[in-house]
Amino acid sequence: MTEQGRAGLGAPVADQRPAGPDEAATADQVVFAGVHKWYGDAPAVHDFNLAVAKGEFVTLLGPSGSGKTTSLRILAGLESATAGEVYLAGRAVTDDVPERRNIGLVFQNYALFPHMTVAQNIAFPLQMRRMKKAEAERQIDRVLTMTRLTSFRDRYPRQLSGGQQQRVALARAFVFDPSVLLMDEPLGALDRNLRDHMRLELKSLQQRVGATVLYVTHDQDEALALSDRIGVMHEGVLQQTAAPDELYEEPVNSFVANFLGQSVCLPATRVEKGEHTIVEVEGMAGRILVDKDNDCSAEPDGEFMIRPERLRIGADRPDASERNAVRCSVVTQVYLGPQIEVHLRTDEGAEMQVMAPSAARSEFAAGTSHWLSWAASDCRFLARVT
Ligand SMILES: Nc1ncnc2c1ncn2[C@@H]1O[C@H](COP(=O)(O)OP(=O)(O)OP(=O)(O)O)[C@@H](O)[C@H]1O
Repeated sequence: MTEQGRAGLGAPVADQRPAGPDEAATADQVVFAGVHKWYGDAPAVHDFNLAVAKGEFVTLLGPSGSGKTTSLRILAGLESATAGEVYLAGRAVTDDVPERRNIGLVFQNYALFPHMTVAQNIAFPLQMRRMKKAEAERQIDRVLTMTRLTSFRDRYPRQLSGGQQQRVALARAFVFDPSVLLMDEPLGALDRNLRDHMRLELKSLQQRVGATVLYVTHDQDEALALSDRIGVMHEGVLQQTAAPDELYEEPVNSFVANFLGQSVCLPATRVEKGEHTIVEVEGMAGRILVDKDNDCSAEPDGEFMIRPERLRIGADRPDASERNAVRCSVVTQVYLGPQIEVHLRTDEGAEMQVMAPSAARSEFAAGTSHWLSWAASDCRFLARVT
């Protein structure tokens, strides 16, 4: 292991699971330990630490260029790490050629061989592994049944729909019983309806066979629907890895809060830290009480954050002392069927949106004044990462 790799083991940035191979070797199917990747003098992945347990579905979620694909390619052996180690089932594979890693790959463009039938496409990885013909036939039948493709076995890819082609790609990845499946935007080329449908199929398939999956997407709905845990990436750095609900409820910084779900994030300054943290928020009068202070730095500057569904609007100022309240007026409202989205501006100029039932839409005409309130326990003070 390189020195930088060793250094990374002691300091997993955001993954709460053990990242070192010694503790993780038996329990974890995949371990990234202090992985760095530089292209020339440009960093693509920085000190990446992640452990994926056997049978777990973990998604790397992040905007374009955040280092998701590079991390996957390093694990597959298609790219070499500048520093750090990767382990599969407790074995260091950093220097192994891709064929020795026993990894199944599924990409957005399926990469099926056009001149081969469905069955021949699926047989390909077994031929590469020189599997005996009778055993190969058994395995092909198994995955054809699993992906509901038995009646399509003699068709060519051009005779299949996009969803069917993607199922062939899945069958081909599952057929040699890989220790881990890596999927890079595998549903990206499908239209919305088919994508939603394939999502369910993929999840149920993964659960049935207990496959370990590392998945890449920039689609947060897809990540939420599929994953046991999600790792949010930004500029090559894994910001936080957690279960979907924890990531939504307990984001560690403003980037995670903004990337997953809607949030109101406003620049804020901490003026007191005690039982409650007290902050001054840009565009809000007075001092705001915050129960959850995630910014560990000594710096007073950070971000005030609250999810819009935790905000209440009403005609009167609430008198409970633990509730924050600011005066605001309606800028406009957007009708969305069962709900309306009310766009508000505080008297001091901060803009935000809240949802309200459509039945109440006459109360929120443009220009009308209201009190916006929320509990101290529902808002956070976060480190600013933009
Ligand atoms: N072969 C390469 N040579 C030089 N730079 C590269 C190479 N591959 C990737 N990069 C750079 O590394 C960074 C991370 O790229 P990567 O493809 O891992 O991001 P990503 O999060 O998967 O993005 P996307 O969602 O667009 O696929 C980007 O800045 C990209 O331009």
